[in-house]
Parts: sequence; structure tokens; C-alpha cells
Amino acid sequence: MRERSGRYSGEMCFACGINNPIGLKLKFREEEDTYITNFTAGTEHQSYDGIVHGGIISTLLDEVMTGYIYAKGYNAVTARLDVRFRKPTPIGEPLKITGKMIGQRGNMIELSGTIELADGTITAQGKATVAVLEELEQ
Ligand SMILES: CCCCCCCCCC(=O)SCCNC(=O)CCNC(=O)[C@H](O)C(C)(C)COP(=O)(O)OP(=O)(O)OC[C@H]1O[C@@H](n2cnc3c(N)ncnc32)[C@H](O)[C@@H]1OP(=O)(O)O
Repeated sequence: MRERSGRYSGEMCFACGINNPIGLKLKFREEEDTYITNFTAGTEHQSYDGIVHGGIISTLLDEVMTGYIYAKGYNAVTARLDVRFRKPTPIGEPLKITGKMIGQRGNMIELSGTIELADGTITAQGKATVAVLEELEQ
């Protein structure tokens, strides 16, 4: 797994950048074939009172899916992102966000993602098509 450092470190990335003062500063790990991050949203991330903004939910899913391909050593961009908002996602509760590869067609990789509460309730699901541009230099 590639550390998020070097040429493509994305230090100002809104989702994972360590130097973005308003960023989410997500940290990731891989367990078996799943990429995982944890996040607890605050009032600054809400839309309606108490509910995480759909754009933030989409960002979390985008990052866990495309970020997985980056972590595997490829420069890649999200070509398509579909989000299903199944239930309101609450602020102030720990969220587990996971991504998995589910298929590949040429340089396009398909992934799925979920946002889950501590009790296992899935509040949002994503699907992404990620375009691999090049293998990253080591
Ligand atoms: C620091 C570490 C951080 C790592 C984590 C980052 C996570 C966040 C990731 C992002 O959010 S990246 C930002 C959002 N994404 C972008 O800005 C991508 C912008 N789009 C592009 O750069 C290009 O459109 C893209 C590279 C995706 C594709 O361009 P191409 O010139 O290679 O393809 P083109 O559009 O000409 O399409 C050619 C064929 O590719 C295929 N294709 C293109 N887009 C597709 C798609 N969305 N789904 C499926 N197939 C697709 C399809 O076969 C298509 O044929 P058709 O035109 O006949 O349909």
C-alpha cells in the first residue's frame, strides 16, 4: 500500500490532506480487500440540523473508493460517482466508511463503498468508476 506522501501527496486534498485547514483529514487503512476510514461529522458538516450534508457523504465515498486505487500505486481520477442516500447520516456519531473493488474494464475500475454506523446500519452506498491514468513513480 502506498503512503500518501511524495509527488502525489495531495497535502491540500479536502478529504485527506494533512495541510488543508478546513479539510476532513481522513486517515486510511487496508484490511483484507477493503479500504477503510473513520470519521465523525460535526455541525460544520451538516445540512438540515443533525444530518450530514450529502456533499460530505459523497466526498467520503469518493475518497474511500478512488483513494484505494491511488493507494495501490496508480494515479487515478473518479470518472463517475453514484450515491444512494439510504437513511439520514447523523452528525456526532462515529462513521465507518469502506471501499472495495468489484470489477475492471480496461483502465476503468469499478468500486463500491458504504457508510456505516456503529450498530451496523448502512446510511449510504456508493458506486464509482475510476479511470487509471498511469502507474505512479515509486
Ligand atoms: C493524494 C491522494 C488522493 C487520492 C484520492 C483522490 C480521491 C478523489 C478523486 C477525485 O474526486 S478526482 C476529481 C474528479 N474527477 C475528475 O476530475 C475527472 C475528470 N475527467 C477526466 O479526467 C476524464 O473524463 C477521464 C480521465 C475520466 C476520461 O477521459 P478519457 O479522455 O480517457 O476518456 P473519454 O472521455 O474520451 O472517453 C473514452 C472512453 O472511456 C470510457 N469512459 C469515459 N468515462 C467513463 C465513465 N465515466 N464510465 C465508464 N466509461 C467511461 C468510455 O468507454 C469512453 O467511450 P465513449 O465516449 O464511447 O463512451
